[in-house]
Amino acid sequence: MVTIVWMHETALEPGKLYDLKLATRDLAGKVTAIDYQVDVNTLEQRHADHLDLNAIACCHVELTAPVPVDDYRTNPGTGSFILIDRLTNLTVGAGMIHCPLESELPYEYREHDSKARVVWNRTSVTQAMREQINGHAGKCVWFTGYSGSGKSSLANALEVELNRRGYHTMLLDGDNIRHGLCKDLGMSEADRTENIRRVGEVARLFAEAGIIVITAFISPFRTDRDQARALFDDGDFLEVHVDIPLDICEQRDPKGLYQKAREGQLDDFTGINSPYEVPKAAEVRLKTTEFNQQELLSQLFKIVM
Ligand SMILES: Nc1ncnc2c1ncn2[C@@H]1O[C@H](COP(=O)(O)OS(=O)(=O)O)[C@@H](OP(=O)(O)O)[C@H]1O
Ligand SMILES: Nc1ncnc2c1ncn2[C@@H]1O[C@H](COP(=O)(O)OP(=O)(O)O)[C@@H](O)[C@H]1O
Repeated sequence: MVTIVWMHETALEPGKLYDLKLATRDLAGKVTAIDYQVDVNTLEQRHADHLDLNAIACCHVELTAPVPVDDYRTNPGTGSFILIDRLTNLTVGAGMIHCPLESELPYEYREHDSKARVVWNRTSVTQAMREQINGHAGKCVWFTGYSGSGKSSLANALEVELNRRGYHTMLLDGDNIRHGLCKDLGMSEADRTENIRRVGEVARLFAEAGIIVITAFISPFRTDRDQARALFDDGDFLEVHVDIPLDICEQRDPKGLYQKAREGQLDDFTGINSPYEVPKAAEVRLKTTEFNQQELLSQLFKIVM
């Protein structure tokens, strides 16, 4: 895209060949299209099929040979040219070249390990703008613990409390997410890792929407939890370890799964025949056998809000 100032009484005609002088290079080229002419008094843009004396217009130019050019704003020497009439040898116009600067592109290149060739599309509405409308920051409260430890109950109670106080929330619960987004995954180590990777990504999207997202997954592996954490800014990921001895979970056994695992009918059951790696630096450690739910909630609130 170039801006052309026409400096001759004989109008510029799209398609007509002109000589072009660009820095030290002599070339030939033509205007292939006039996007719009600018009214110098009102700055209004209007259609034009030719350019009269003193007209200024945004045009597309095609050269007969390839030549490196720059944006006029960054390098005027190689970002501008003059147009010369081939018969009279008179200078008839001047042009300035516009290459979109990197910061003006609608996308940027980011490092990624996607299997597809992708760019990062910039969005005009930012997380900060969404948070401003919501009236609070987006973040993730990540519950982890054995099956039966009380993750779902506490996550639900926390969401009720936040919701009552007018916060925008979303609860992602292990059992539920495995009905849809992760229905293709089982309980092998690799599948659990993929489960937590997907949940971490979804949680981040909710946080970007300015929502307080609460997740309740066993998430037994430390590296998986750390990878989810790494998706968030410092302070926006709060790991909550629902800390309770395995034998109490087994006594509770609300779904009868521990019994099935003990009887050898369930493979890879956390705590029985699949490991649980205790968090080393969780933001919150809830000793659920020592406090009632109200006390646990107020401990949570102190850290989360
Ligand atoms: N083998 C095995 N081990 C553990 N849990 C099992 C298993 N099979 C099914 N379930 C049920 O699945 C729920 C755990 O799913 P999660 O997505 O939270 O697991 S993980 O984070 O991917 O490890 C878990 O829910 P919670 O009891 O709420 O934790 C169980 O209901
Ligand atoms: N603090 C608690 N004290 C006693 N029982 C609890 C407590 N929290 C949860 N429970 C009970 O333990 C069982 C498992 O709770 P749940 O929230 O489903 O755990 P998880 O999501 O970790 O599997 C349920 O029967 C629930 O009623």
